[in-house]
Amino acid sequence: MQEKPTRPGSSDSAAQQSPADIAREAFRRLAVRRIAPTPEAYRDVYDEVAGIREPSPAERVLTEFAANLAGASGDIAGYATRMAENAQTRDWHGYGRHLQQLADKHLKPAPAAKEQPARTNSIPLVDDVTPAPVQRMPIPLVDDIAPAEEREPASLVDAGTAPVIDGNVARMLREMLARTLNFAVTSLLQGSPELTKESESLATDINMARTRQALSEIEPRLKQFCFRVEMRSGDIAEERELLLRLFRLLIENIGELLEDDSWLSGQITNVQEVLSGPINYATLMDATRSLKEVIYKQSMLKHSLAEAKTRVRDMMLTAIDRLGAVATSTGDYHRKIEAYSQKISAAKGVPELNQLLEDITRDTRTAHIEALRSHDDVLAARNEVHGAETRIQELESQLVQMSELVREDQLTGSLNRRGLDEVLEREMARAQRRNSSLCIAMLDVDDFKKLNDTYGHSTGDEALIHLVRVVKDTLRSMDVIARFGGEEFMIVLPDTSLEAASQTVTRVQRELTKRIFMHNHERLLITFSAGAAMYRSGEEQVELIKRADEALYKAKKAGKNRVVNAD
Ligand SMILES: Nc1nc2c(ncn2[C@@H]2O[C@H](COP(=O)(O)OP(=O)(O)OP(=O)(O)O)[C@@H](O)[C@H]2O)c(=O)[nH]1
Repeated sequence: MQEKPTRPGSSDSAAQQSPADIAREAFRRLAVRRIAPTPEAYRDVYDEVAGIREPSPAERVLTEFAANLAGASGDIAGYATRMAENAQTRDWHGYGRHLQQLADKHLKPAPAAKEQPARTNSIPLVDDVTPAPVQRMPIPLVDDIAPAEEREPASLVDAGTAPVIDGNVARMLREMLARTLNFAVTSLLQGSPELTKESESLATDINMARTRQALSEIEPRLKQFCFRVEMRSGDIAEERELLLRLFRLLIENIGELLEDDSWLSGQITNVQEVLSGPINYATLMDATRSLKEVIYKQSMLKHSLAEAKTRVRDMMLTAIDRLGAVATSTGDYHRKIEAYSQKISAAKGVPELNQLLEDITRDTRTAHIEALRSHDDVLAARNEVHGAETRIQELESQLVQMSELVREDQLTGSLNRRGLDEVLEREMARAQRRNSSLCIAMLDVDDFKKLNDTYGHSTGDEALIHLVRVVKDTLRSMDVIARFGGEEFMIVLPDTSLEAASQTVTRVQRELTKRIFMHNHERLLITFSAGAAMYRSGEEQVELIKRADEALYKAKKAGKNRVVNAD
C-alpha cells in the first residue's frame, strides 16, 4: 500500500476538513506506514494531518541538542548545523546518520595500532559529508569455541590483526547482552507486548550471531529498539508523575473538607506523608495496611453511631407525639368546661346541677390522669435522649481515637515510626525543659532471618509480638516501645540514666530467657542485641538515633545478645 501524496498537512487544507475526516486520514496514514496505533502515534499523525506542528518531547530534545552543539568548535559545529537542518525538516533518518558519524568520529577509541590497517566488515557508516573516512575498530567476533561451520568465512575475518576483544570475551558479552534483553529488559516491558516480543527476538538473534555481518544487521534494530524503549519510559514516568499529582490534589482537597470529621484527618495525614516521601513498595504497603485496619474499625463504629442517632430521632418523634396528645386532650377538656359553664347557666334545678358536677369531676380526673401520664412519658423520653447523647459522644471520641491508631504498628501493637517520632520529640523537649535525663535503646532481634527461614514468616511475626509483650510487661508505664522497622525496635526511657537504661534492657533480655517463646510445643529462645544512648541537651533526633544505632552495631559485632552503651 502506498501513501497518497494528497491531503498535505497544511493548515489551509486542514481547515476544510472536519475532525472526523482528519481522524480517518490519521488512521489511514498509520496503517500505510505500519505504525502501531498507540495514543502517541495517533496524536502525532493527527497533528500532522491537521497541520498542527506541535513538536513531540523527543523532537524538542533533539532540536535543542543540535542547537547547543552548534557552539562547539571544529567539525562538530558542522555536524550540529546539519543535525539542526534535519530536525527542522523532521528528517530524523538524516539526523540519526549525522549523530552516528559524530559519535564514530569523536567518541570511539582510536585504532589499536597504526601499522595494522583496520578493516571493517560492517556496513560503512561514513557518508559524503564526513570530512575524513572513519576507521572502525577491528573486533573479531568469531568465537574461538564456535563450531567451524558457524564461523564467518575466512575472507571476512581479520586474519592478521591482534584481537582487541578475543572470542571468549565476545561470546560473554553477547550472552550478557542477550540475557539482559531476555530477562531484565523484558520484565520491565510488561504491558507493551510489541516491545517485549522485539526484546526477546533481539536476544535470540544476538545469541545466534556468530559473525560481524550478523551483528551489523542487528545493530540498527537494537538502536531502534532502544529509542522506542526510551520513549516508552518517558511516557510512563510522565503518566506516573501526573497520577501522583492528581492523587495529591485529591487528598489535599479532601483534607480541606474535613474540618468537622476529625476522625478522618489521621488517615489523610498518613497518606499525605507517604506521598511526600520517596515512594516505594514497602511504604505503600505499610500505609495501605494501617489504613485498611483503621477503616474497618471505623466502619464498625460508624454503624453503631448511625444506630444511636436513629434511636434518638425515634425518641424525639415519640415525645412530640405525646406532647401532641396532651395538647389535644387538654384542648378537649377546655372545650368541655366551656360547654359545662353554659349548661350550668341554663340549669333548671339542683339534680341537673348535681349531674353536671359529676360529669365535670369525671372529665377533670380523666384530663388530670392523661396529663400526668404524658408528663411521665416526656420525662422518660428526655432521660433516654440524654443517655443516647452520651453514647453518641462516646462513640465519636472513640472514632477520634481510631484515627490515632495509625500511630500504632499493626502487627505488634507497639508504636510505629510516626508515633515514635512524636514521642521522641515530646520527651526530648521535656528533658530539655526540666533538665532531666532521657535514654533510648535500639533493639534488633538476633538471627531473625534464620528463625523466619526455619519456622516460617508467621512464626517470625509471632516472635515479634511475643518480644513486644515481654518488653511492655517489663518496662515502667512511662517507658515506650516502638517498632523502628522490620525486626528493629526502639525503647524510650524518660528520666533514666544511661546506666539504668542499660540495666533495664538487660532485665528485658533476662525476662526473655524466662518467658520463652513457644512454637508448636517447641521452646525457641529469642535474643536481641541493643545499643543504648543518652540524650544530650540540644541534640537532634537523628543524631541521638545514630549514636544508639552505632552502639547496637557494636553489640552485634561483639557477639550479639548484649547491650552496648554509646559513648
Ligand atoms: N516474620 C517477619 N520477618 C521480618 C519482618 N520484618 C523483617 N523481617 C525479616 O527479618 C530478617 C532480618 O534479617 P537480617 O537483617 O539479616 O538480620 P538477622 O538475621 O536478625 O541477623 P543479625 O541482625 O545479624 O542477628 C529478614 O529476613 C526480614 O525479612 C516482619 O515483620 N516479620
